[in-house]
Parts: sequence; structure tokens; C-alpha cells
Amino acid sequence: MDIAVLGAGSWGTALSFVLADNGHRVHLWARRKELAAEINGRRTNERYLPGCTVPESVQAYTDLGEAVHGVRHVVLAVPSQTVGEVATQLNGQLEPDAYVLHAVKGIDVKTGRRMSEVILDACPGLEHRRLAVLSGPSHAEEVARRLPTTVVVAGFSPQGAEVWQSLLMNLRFRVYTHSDVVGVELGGSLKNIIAIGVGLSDGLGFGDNAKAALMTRGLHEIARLGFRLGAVPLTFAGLAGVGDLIVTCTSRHSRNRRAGLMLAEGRSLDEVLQGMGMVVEGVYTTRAAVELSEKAGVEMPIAKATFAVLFEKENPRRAVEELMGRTPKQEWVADLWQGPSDWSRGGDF
Ligand SMILES: NC(=O)C1=CN([C@@H]2O[C@H](COP(=O)(O)OP(=O)(O)OC[C@H]3O[C@@H](n4cnc5c(N)ncnc54)[C@H](O)[C@@H]3O)[C@@H](O)[C@H]2O)C=CC1
Ligand SMILES: O=C(CO)COP(=O)(O)O
Repeated sequence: MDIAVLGAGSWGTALSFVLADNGHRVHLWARRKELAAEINGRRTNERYLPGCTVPESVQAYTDLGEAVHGVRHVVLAVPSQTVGEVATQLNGQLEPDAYVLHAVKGIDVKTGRRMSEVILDACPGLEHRRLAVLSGPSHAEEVARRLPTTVVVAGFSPQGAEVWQSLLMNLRFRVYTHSDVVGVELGGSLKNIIAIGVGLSDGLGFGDNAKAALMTRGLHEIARLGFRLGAVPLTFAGLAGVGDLIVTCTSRHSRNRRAGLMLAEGRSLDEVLQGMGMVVEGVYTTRAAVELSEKAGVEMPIAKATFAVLFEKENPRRAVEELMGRTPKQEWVADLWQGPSDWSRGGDF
């Protein structure tokens, strides 16, 4: 089968390896001519996946229309803030019966929309049931080395998810389907904020107790905002929630965690972003999440502290003191002293 992958960065390239291993011909769209030439000529992508060989059945294109022409399965793997622009280019070029999978972990900063909302708005001809999202603990560097990885694909219809399960799944890449598009999109996006916080904490030498606290309380605030925005809370106990949170907060491959480490060394945000040379989604998502949480009336203390460090020159040590000095709380909404719990209370805890 011919499958188009839009985005020849780390993730688009690694996903094209999975598809190629499964016997598909991949049309990998790269924005830059030099990168397409490197992929087609030397069969490498040194900037994004150094040391890897691109399979022969992956062909790079620079013209998006050519990449998707006659193709019924399209994967979108570009940074979140460029999805609107790429989906707008895709609109009109997409085959009418095409299935689209996005593998993007972010929220549109200008509008607060999730990526499926951005894509559906830009491509009015694309039916909901033909769109799905892939997420879960999956660093490109490890997928490219064919190390065992599990992900979820959430669709608006069973077929919208199952079609991708059968195209992507192999003995190194296990795909579970899911029906909670909102939860899977939010889990994959919001964990990046916590990973920046963990990087800061590790960089300041705060230790393993602090890391566990950030991850656990971070998951708590992700689930509370997610629930308020329509997600199923248990989704956050799965691969797209705690699974991805664990890998992003602990892996040396995580760019979000590394960004936190670099900030803790006293580097400016601009320096960090330039030095990384790859997208650090959590920086944009922190801004989007703080705005969404304020609108929704959901308290997100870790996201707010991360926001203050990223954008308001807050000293990270002071941010931690503020988190530790918050008024005393109960851990969970379920207040067995008061009777049955009410998740929808949101509020402050
Ligand atoms: N790298 C990873 O391990 C994983 C990444 N993701 C997600 O995949 C998405 C893409 O990330 P990566 O591939 O890692 O980023 P990357 O920084 O490695 O590559 C981004 C690619 O997008 C291209 N690009 C930048 N601006 C563009 C524009 N305006 N139009 C078209 N292309 C543009 C760049 O040239 C580059 O090829 C992100 O949302 C990320 O969170 C998800 C799972 C794993
Ligand atoms: O989402 C990821 C792994 O699942 C990638 O995380 P980073 O963007 O922090 O590298």
C-alpha cells in the first residue's frame, strides 16, 4: 500500500520506518529540499535520526500534492503550531476517501484547539470517522532502532482507528485502539509540561522524591483539566496518560525534559529552543494549558509554576517553594468522609 507521511522530522521519519518494515511504500513529505535529497540520495536523516538508514521503500517528496496524490492513508507528523498551515495545504489535495492519522502532541496556542479540531476545521471535506490520533510512550530514537514500543490510536469510529492498527502494528510496534480522542490528544500534549518541570527539578538536584511528586500531582492536574474538557478520566491511566508521562519525564531522549535541565543551568528560553534544533512542544502547551485551565476554572499549580519559569522569569527554586507552600489540601476529590466523590467539582486542591 502507498502511505503518505507529512513531516520528515524525528517522528515522521521513525513512523515511516515502521510502515516500510510492514511492506508499505512511504511517501515522506519534507519541507526542505536538502533534507529530501539527503533521504533519497544517502538514505539518511542525520539531523533528526543520526546513524539510521532510511529503508529503500521510503521516498521523500517536497511537493505535498505529489506526496498525497492517489494515496488513501495520510499521516501528519509536524510540530503542533504548524498543523493548521499544513492541513490547509492538504485540504483540496486529499483523496475523498482518505484516512488521516495525526501523531502530533500539542494544543494550538492561538485558539486552544486540539489537533483533531485544527485538522477538521482546515479540511472541511474530511469526515470525523476518517480521522484518528496516535499517541503513547514512543521516542522516535527507539522506534527507529526497532526497540519494543506500544502506542494507542484513538478514532472517532472503530474503523478510523483499526485501519491504522493493521497498517502500523508489528512485533516491535504494538498498537492498541482507543475511542477517547479528546483524552488521548490531551494526555500526549499535557505531559510535556510536566516533563519540563521534571527537567528543572532534576537540574536543580531536587532528587527522586520531587520527581515522583511532580509526575503524580502532574497526572492529577492533567486528568482534572482533561475531564473538564470532555476526556474519560481512565484514559490518563493508560499509555497516552501515565505511560507517556513516565517516558517523557525519565528518558534521556525527551526534548521537553532536556529543555528543563537546560533552563535549570540558567540558560534563557531562546537559547534552549535554538540549542535543541527540534520542537519542544511543552513550551507552547504550557501557555495553552494555563489559558484553558483558567477558562475552565481548573487549578493547575504545576503548569502555572512552569509558565512562570518559562515566560515570567520566575526563579525555579522560588517556584518550587510556592508549590510546596500552597495551602493544605486533601490529595483527591474522592472525600470518603463526606460521601460519594464528584469529579466534576474541579476546583482547587
Ligand atoms: N520525536 C518523538 O520522539 C516524538 C514526537 N512526537 C510528536 O510529533 C510531532 C513532530 O515532532 P518531531 O518530528 O519530533 O519534531 P522535529 O523537530 O524532530 O521535526 C519537525 C519537522 O517538522 C518540520 N517543520 C517545521 N515547521 C514546519 C512547517 N511550517 N511546515 C511543515 N513542516 C515543518 C521540520 O522541518 C522538521 O522536519 C510533535 O508534536 C511531537 O510532540 C510524538 C511522539 C514521539
Ligand atoms: O512524546 C514523546 C515520547 O512519547 C517525545 O517527547 P519529547 O518531545 O519530550 O522528546
